[in-house]
Amino acid sequence: MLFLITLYILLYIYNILSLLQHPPSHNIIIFPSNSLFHHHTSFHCLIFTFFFLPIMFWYLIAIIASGLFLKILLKTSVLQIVKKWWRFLEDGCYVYQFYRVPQFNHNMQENQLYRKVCTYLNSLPCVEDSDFTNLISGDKSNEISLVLDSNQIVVDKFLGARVFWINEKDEFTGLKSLVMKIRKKDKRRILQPYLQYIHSVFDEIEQRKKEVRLFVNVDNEPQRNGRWRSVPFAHPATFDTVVMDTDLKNRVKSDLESFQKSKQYYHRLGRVWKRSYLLYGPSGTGKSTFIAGIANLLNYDVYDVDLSKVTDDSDLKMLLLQTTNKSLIVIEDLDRYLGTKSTAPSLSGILNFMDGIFSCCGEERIMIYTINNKDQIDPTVLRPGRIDVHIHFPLCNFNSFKTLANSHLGLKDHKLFPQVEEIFQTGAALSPAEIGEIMISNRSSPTRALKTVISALQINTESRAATRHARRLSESGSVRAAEETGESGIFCKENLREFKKLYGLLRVRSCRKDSSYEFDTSDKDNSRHDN
Ligand SMILES: Nc1ncnc2c1ncn2[C@@H]1O[C@H](COP(=O)(O)OP(=O)(O)OP(=O)(O)O)[C@@H](O)[C@H]1O
Ligand SMILES: [Mg+2]
Repeated sequence: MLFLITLYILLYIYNILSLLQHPPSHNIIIFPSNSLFHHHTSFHCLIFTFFFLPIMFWYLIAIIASGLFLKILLKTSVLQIVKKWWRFLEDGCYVYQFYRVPQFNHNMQENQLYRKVCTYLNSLPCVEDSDFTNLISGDKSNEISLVLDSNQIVVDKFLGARVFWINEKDEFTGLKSLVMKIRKKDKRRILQPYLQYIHSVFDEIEQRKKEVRLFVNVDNEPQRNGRWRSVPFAHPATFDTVVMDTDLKNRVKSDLESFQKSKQYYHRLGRVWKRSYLLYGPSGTGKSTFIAGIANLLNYDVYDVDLSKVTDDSDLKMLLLQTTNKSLIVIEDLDRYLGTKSTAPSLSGILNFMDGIFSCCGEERIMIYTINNKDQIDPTVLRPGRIDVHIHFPLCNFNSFKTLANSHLGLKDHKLFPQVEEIFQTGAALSPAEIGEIMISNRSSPTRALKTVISALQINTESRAATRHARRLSESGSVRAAEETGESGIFCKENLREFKKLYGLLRVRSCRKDSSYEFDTSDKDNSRHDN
């Protein structure tokens, strides 16, 4: 309609202009597509004045009025009132079923379902839409939670059905209850899954709120109550801060997340709901840091089993039985215990522990073992089922170096990067811990940090060459000759000394008795040079 009116006006203006430019020798008006329209000017004027002008006028009035009306609807409570009327009308058309969830049962014990539903409802975004909501400070300092007030209604949606919750409070007794109202026709379809859904959301919320704790096993003393001692777990590592192959990291993350959701699956298979990870790689490659990242990702408590404090197999069994659900059970440096014959828990005790047969009463546990070298481990320990996922933590390559440079020094690129890449290609390898330490100590000067990394990598290459050389000598039986000349030994010691100098940084002065620390002078020289 608007388009037609606009078109008509444009044509009319065009006509007037044409008339002004070419005074009519005849009274035919040429329209843009002149073969279509041939009309008299006066006729057009009449139609325009008495037909289209009034229509346009009322049309404009209608637009303005509806705009104003919409504004009033949105800015005032009229829309809410209209919604309420509409709901009232709808309510009249359906038959509803009501369910009451009282805060206390008949023996005045707290009804756990009430607590769960309350937590669930308060987590819904639509709580904000209720007429009255309480603002309560949360557990964390800057957290504010919305809590539904008495006699408020919340409308939830589940599997296409609408579920109404009314927060009722008895005026005389002061007892609270939540009343669920659903259409009778939806009742059979949604009630059971909806209640289960509330349970799972509640569990998730509780898990997120929970303070993660680190448990360590203490010596087995009879007077002590329980074997675990705990402290709040405050490790800052997250999945994002651990430097490792992005694809691998994402795969581990999705593996962990799918494990969390697999309760039914494990039960169906008749398996203990646990998953075992083996983290293996040289020292300082981030295995322990990764465990902290997992704990922070899942909000699971960490049980760090110190096998040296375990007296025998039954003690190990007791320790496992005293762990809780939703926890990480960690044995660091497992290879160290398996390597020594004299460990208190026997190999079969450790294998049973790994199989999780003691944890028959617990669920949702993640077992993590760390070792430095997989080759020296008995293959039965690593068989599938005992260890589900093997994750390798390698020494730094150029890619992980770049990630470290970005996170530690804020460097995306640098003129020294090609040189670093070249050294990595020669086979030089340092652990992320070593490179990270150099970067942290030299963070005030990224160039100095990179130069130090390059020197450290060069020294590492030379040491490797020296070690290879020494090995060759020993294999050829001439090791004694080498020892006499001190060839390999001196070389390694020298390198080691230089390497230590590069770190830097903090060196114990042997001449001081109080073991105080001071900055290495070479570092000061460096910094002067760099600035
Ligand atoms: N991949 C990495 N990503 C981020 N930081 C790392 C990484 N590897 C090592 N680090 C840093 O190096 C230090 C030592 O790392 P971590 O203790 O996790 O190594 P590890 O593999 O457990 O060594 P070990 O085998 O000796 O126990 C930590 O401070 C950590 O921040
Ligand atoms: Mg470690």
